Amino acid sequence: MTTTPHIPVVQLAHAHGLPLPAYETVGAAGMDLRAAVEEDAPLTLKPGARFMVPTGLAFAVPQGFEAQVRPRSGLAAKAGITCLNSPGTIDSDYRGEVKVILANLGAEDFVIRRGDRIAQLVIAPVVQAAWSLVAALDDTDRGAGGFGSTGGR
Ligand SMILES: O=c1ccn([C@H]2C[C@H](O)[C@@H](COP(=O)(O)OP(=O)(O)OP(=O)(O)O)O2)c(=O)[nH]1
Ligand SMILES: [Mg+2]
Repeated sequence: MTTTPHIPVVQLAHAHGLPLPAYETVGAAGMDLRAAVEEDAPLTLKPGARFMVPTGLAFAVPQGFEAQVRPRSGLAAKAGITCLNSPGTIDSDYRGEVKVILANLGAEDFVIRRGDRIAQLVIAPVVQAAWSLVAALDDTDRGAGGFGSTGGR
């Protein structure tokens, strides 16, 4: 069992009163992110539109980890709502408010109200790699084949 990374988090004024993102089940990979829009000012995402939805959260991901902002499958399947830059990358040195770039690929208006669970946050380990500049690469069976080179379906 690995130790649980602890993430310092600030709940900004416009998120006061909202629950912090939480794992909804014991085995959940993601914590659901909630929209920190004003109670009396819901957002309407028109078909084809995108919007940076505030979460009202600023947090410091420990070095060696990243946070990924991913879509929720229910919203995608039912309403065509996705994160445009999926998966969004939250760097460990980012200290600003985390926002969710939601896009409406569906055919209907989509209304976002305060506290709606609009996306999910996955904390994952990352490594930073270094380049070794070489003149040529080793041979492999695949070589430069790709993009369907092994056949379709
Ligand atoms: O869905 C997202 C993606 C990013 N960010 C924040 C945290 C992240 O650390 C920062 C930069 O993200 P990214 O590197 O993806 O954007 P960029 O266009 O490369 O901007 P920058 O030049 O600031 O790195 O923006 C979010 O709040 N939500
Ligand atoms: Mg960047």
